Amino acid sequence: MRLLSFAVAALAVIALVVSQQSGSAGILGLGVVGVLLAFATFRATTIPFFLKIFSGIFGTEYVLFGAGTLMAQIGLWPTAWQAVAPPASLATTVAVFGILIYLVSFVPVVQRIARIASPYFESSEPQIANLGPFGRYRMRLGTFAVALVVFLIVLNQAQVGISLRINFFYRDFNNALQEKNAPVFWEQLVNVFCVWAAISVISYLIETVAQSVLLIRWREWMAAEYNRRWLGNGNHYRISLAGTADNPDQRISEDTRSFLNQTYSFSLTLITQVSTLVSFSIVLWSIPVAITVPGTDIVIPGFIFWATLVYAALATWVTHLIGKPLIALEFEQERREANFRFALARLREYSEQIALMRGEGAERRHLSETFGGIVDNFYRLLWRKLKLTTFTLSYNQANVVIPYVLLAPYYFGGQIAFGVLTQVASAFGRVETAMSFFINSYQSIASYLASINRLTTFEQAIAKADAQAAGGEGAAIDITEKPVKDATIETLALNLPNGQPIVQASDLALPAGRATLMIGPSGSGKSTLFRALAGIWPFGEGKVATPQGQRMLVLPQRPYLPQGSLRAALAYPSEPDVFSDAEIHAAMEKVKLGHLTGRLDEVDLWGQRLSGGEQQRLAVARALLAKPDWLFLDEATASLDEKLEGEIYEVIRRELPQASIVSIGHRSTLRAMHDELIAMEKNADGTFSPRAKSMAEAG
Ligand SMILES: Nc1ncnc2c1ncn2[C@@H]1O[C@H](COP(=O)(O)OP(=O)(O)OP(=O)(O)O)[C@@H](O)[C@H]1O
Repeated sequence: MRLLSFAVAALAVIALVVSQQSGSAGILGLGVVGVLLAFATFRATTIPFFLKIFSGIFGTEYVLFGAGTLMAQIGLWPTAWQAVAPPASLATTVAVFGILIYLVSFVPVVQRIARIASPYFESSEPQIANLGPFGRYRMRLGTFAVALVVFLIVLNQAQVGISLRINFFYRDFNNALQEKNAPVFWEQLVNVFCVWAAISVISYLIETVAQSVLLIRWREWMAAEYNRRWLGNGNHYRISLAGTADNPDQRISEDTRSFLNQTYSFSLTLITQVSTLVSFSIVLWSIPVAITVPGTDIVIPGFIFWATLVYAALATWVTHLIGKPLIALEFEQERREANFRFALARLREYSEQIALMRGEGAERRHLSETFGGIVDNFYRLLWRKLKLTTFTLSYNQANVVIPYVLLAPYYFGGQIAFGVLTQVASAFGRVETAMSFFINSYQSIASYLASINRLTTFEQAIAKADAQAAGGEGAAIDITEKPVKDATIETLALNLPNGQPIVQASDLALPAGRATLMIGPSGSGKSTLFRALAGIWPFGEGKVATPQGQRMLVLPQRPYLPQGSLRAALAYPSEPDVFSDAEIHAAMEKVKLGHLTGRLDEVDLWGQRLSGGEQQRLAVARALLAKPDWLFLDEATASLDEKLEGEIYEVIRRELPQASIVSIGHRSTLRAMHDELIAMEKNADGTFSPRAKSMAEAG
């Protein structure tokens, strides 16, 4: 960017010198705007990367177009190409864009957009870019993405040029009609219209492909990145405990999609619209009609341009006034939709429990209440949209006749030809479309802002969870690997998410190589203590020392079975193919699941097919395969009868003789299967403390 800013500055200085010699106001403007652009480009090193791309494009275009203009001015431009010499207004326009990009980088919402959008373009992952007939290239992902955006921006600008050319065709074509000039009519139709219309169609086709590729790749990257960060460090659990971001599924799927589509649409379409606005404004400005200030002789040039500007600015303001409440309403609507989807998904997951309890009535009521919320907000949205649409539709209708009304006196007075009248009507339409871009897209702006909000709060929630995991804010439970034999709780005070203390512990050793049973009243915090030892409970403080380099596995009461085959469920969280068939069969036989060995590769909803006891035995088979150094069982065999539970514990101790085992359980028969005992005892302040006991002491 620094280098580019020097090139811009150099060109601006040359333009200023040339303007002194030639006295051209256009070149002077080019120089002045260039100086400002050089400053903006120099400072642009500090703006987010996504905006830098635009800044870079406009800086480069200024240098290219500006150099062309100056060459034409000092007579260095080839005479054969005189017709296509870039006018000073072109470079000036792109310079204004470059300055605008720098200025909007200070707007908070633009900063938020750019912060979410930038990482994809900065990514340095290697990848293959398949350019079809042009070959396959290895390049950084970010480079490919930037190249695609640059290509699309330049293509969009070229399309504005094409439509400008077609606008001039209208003038000549209609004049030929009015003058009944058949040769010019046919010449214009065949040599001008057909050629430019074909170029226009092809450019739109190329744009569609390039744009779709950019968007799907960008979305793929963002979804993978959010998944990585959301799942990393157990953040998904921390976020759900802290309640800092509801419905993460909606944020990763829906919001990412709409954010990308709209960021693309707003940034590129905006540039196209502003380019259109500037180029066609020049057309409107050059129409030879002017008004005089009433009561004076002062002539205001560019009457039709000013009339269009005031008209559209007024309409934009009114739209903003009517449409503003839509932003909050759209946000609310998305939230309610996500809650409804979540309620349906939960119903599907707990279908058996609901059917057994005949809970369908309660579920129906809950669903209809949740949907009722959608409907309520929908009507509020509808009412607001109706008001907005009434205005935008009337406005769009009026646009068709406004240019004719404005120019009628000049046309009937013979000041302008019919061709000019139609050209103005078409240019007015283009300027209007560009100006009313904001008006017509107000509704999508509202939902866009809602998506930006949700993605920003999601990113903040992930960052907060990351900070907790990394020992930053709120991570007061320090679990460190040390050269110790036993896992030792030095001090530990656990709280509920609302801050209420539940467990106090100090100087408690979980002996290595032994089987320890933890008992205590329901709700005394045994599972919470396990969660804290596993490093996923963030509320509280303390110090825990764990033996170095040892692997820990926790088996909860309700095991999680992932979607897919039984083999995948057994290997989870490892890949399905890390264990041989023989190892898997042996583990299944040991936990008495031999009858399922023939169905290893069957894909099913295993979490709903297997009995509770079978699911618990499957989890034990998982532990036998994974061979952890520490095995924590949180009522992990509670669904088995006492005899089977005893047999399974025997298998665990026989197959994992080196493992240290810590179990939570209520049954007294479990004591015979353990060597040590820890009991949760109630303190005077209502909290519980784990204390080592002898089996006899515990009674
Ligand atoms: N995410 C949470 N939010 C709020 N309260 C929680 C949360 N998780 C646990 N609790 C509360 O913490 C207390 C301890 O729960 P925990 O599951 O640790 O008890 P437990 O001793 O394992 O009980 P049980 O023997 O019944 O399984 C309970 O009162 C429970 O309601």
